[in-house]
Amino acid sequence: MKVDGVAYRSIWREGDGAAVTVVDQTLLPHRFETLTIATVAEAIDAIKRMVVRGAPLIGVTGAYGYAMALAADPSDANLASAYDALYAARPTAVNLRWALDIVRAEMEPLAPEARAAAAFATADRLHAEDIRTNETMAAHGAALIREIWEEKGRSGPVNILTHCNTGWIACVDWGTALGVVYHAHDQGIPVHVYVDETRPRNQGASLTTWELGAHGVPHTLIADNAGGHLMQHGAVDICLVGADRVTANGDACNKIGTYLKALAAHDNGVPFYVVLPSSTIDWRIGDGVAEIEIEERAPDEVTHISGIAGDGTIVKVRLAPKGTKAANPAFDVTPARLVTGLVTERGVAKASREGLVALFPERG
Ligand SMILES: CSC[C@H]1O[C@H](OP(=O)(O)O)[C@H](O)[C@@H]1O
Repeated sequence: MKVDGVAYRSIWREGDGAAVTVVDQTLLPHRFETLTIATVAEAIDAIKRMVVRGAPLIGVTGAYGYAMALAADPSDANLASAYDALYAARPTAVNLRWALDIVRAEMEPLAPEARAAAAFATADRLHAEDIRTNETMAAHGAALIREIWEEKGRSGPVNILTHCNTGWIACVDWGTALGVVYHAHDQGIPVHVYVDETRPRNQGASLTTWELGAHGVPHTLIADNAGGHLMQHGAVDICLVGADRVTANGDACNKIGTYLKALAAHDNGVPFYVVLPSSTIDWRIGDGVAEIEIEERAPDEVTHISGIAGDGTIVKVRLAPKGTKAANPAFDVTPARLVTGLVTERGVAKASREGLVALFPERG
């Protein structure tokens, strides 16, 4: 996507170099800076600190980090230990395991001396696939937006509520739920987005508003707790969210607070769609609430908040009294019964095993 007229991806490799460059998302929206990742340790650190974040981007970053590890030591022992180290970076988004599994499977049969170049080639392929997948998914989702616009008699914008950040900086490009928004907007369908601030990391307030503003998409930032009220008063036509892991039964794990939005949507008859590439489907599990590990992040993400001071410096200030304990589960699980549909690169599926297998028969 474009930043001040310049086209960017969230991560890119300079030629056939052994390093990648990423947008440092911890500084947005106040500063747009990039960071070079040249080692597996730097890749792990970037994922842990959320320099890079978003399930698809975490997966691609993990793949490049794995290639860097094999460039340093292509042995079977390191093939195993680097996998474990990267896998442990963040536990919830299944795209990380998905990407690491692909790289490991393709590297295992190779002679160690062939693994580094091959692993970078695999990571490049996943990088390119993410862009194509998101573009295809966006078209499927935009058809839903068009249907609503037609149902409204093409009067006024389609009002979309979204949670967290699911745009081009959560992926390699385009995004998942925001990719749908961009596609509909670019087709000339009038859209307006209610952007959940998404406490405590504020991906909505800091990242989604920045993305939508850069692309010229009308939007309104709201407190997380305002979404239900807006739905009660008919201000929301559809909810579009992303996912970090969707189970084979259609349960959707996403940023903390998503479940509460789904409950409000269900109570008010607002369609609630999850937009996800198939790399985010965990076919091994069915019950998301029982089986998905929810990342517990640092308490100070809740007790403190970051922002830009009057002198332009980015500062972190305390919100709660010293000594206040805080819990910080980073994700929650929306049961399939609250999900209207799953938008994938192969089309829209009902949130059920049958619905997913209908689009992915190879998984039946
Ligand atoms: C397109 S997936 C984006 C997904 O990832 C976010 O989590 P995080 O910012 O912690 O990486 C959030 O759950 C989004 O829906």
